[in-house]
Amino acid sequence: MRITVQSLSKRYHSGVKALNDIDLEISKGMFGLLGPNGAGKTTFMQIITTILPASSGIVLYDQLQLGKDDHEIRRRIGYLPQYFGLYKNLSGEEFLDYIAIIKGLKNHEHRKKHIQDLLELVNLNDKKKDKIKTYSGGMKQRIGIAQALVGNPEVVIVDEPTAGLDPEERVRFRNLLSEFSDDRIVLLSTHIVADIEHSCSSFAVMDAGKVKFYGDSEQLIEKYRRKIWTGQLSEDEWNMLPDRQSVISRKKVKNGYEVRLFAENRLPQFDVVSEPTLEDAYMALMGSKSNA
Ligand SMILES: Nc1ncnc2c1ncn2[C@@H]1O[C@H](COP(=O)(O)OP(=O)(O)OP(=O)(O)O)[C@@H](O)[C@H]1O
Repeated sequence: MRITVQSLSKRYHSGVKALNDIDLEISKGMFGLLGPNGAGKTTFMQIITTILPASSGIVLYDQLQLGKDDHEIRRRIGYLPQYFGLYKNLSGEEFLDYIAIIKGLKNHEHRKKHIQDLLELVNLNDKKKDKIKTYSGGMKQRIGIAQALVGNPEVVIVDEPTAGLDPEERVRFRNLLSEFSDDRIVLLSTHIVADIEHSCSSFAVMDAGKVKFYGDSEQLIEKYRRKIWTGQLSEDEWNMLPDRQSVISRKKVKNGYEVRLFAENRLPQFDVVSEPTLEDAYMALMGSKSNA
């Protein structure tokens, strides 16, 4: 399975252009969509899951075309939306059974076995009889991903699933996602660089409705190698720094600040960072005015 997106644009009735000429190729494995709030990630996901109509452009799932083959496409997709209304008075098991019935899994025995497998996969077997309203945030996200996996879809689309999880839950949830990305597409949106760094083989960075970068971590880091600098500035020097946009981090130290920034050329008092992190490269990309 491969998802091909060509010149995809979306303008809302309000006039907001949420997507502006998006081109992407997404193939098997875990693919990340990274970008700040408002970048257009949710809009993109709602369009490719057939929920929202595009203004223009083409989306293909192999040969299936969005807008023409929506029924077939829906059968191949599992989706965990950003705001996920759970049936809080159902137990985890009852909820999955309900979703499976909606998805057309008619055979009772098969359905039971499938749900049992999913509960084990997301490690909720011992909580399956408990009501969802008693679940923690992490457990709710896990039952959310289990419902997206009902029917074993070829494509799983998850919108900001790690938002609101504590760091430990986030890592666990990420690992869970990558576990089942071996034989399908898992498309994950996030505004957290670490989510991408540790789990996605390739990703796109979106900003203001555009794709600013498309590739893998190494390629993004390479783009900014020898362009990330670190140095100490006094209070006055800090105040005179011309381009705050390019600052990645600033830490208060004894006589001023320790500053890490992006710049095309060496600045006095700064040393090059020999191994920039993905976070450095992402911040540089978002701070720089030029596109990829
Ligand atoms: N229904 C809508 N009507 C009008 N504008 C909208 C609508 N939904 C989203 N937008 C606007 O479209 C842009 C993209 O929003 P979108 O929710 O797709 O971004 P996002 O990257 O998913 O951000 P977030 O993580 O905050 O959801 C924003 O400017 C947003 O205000």
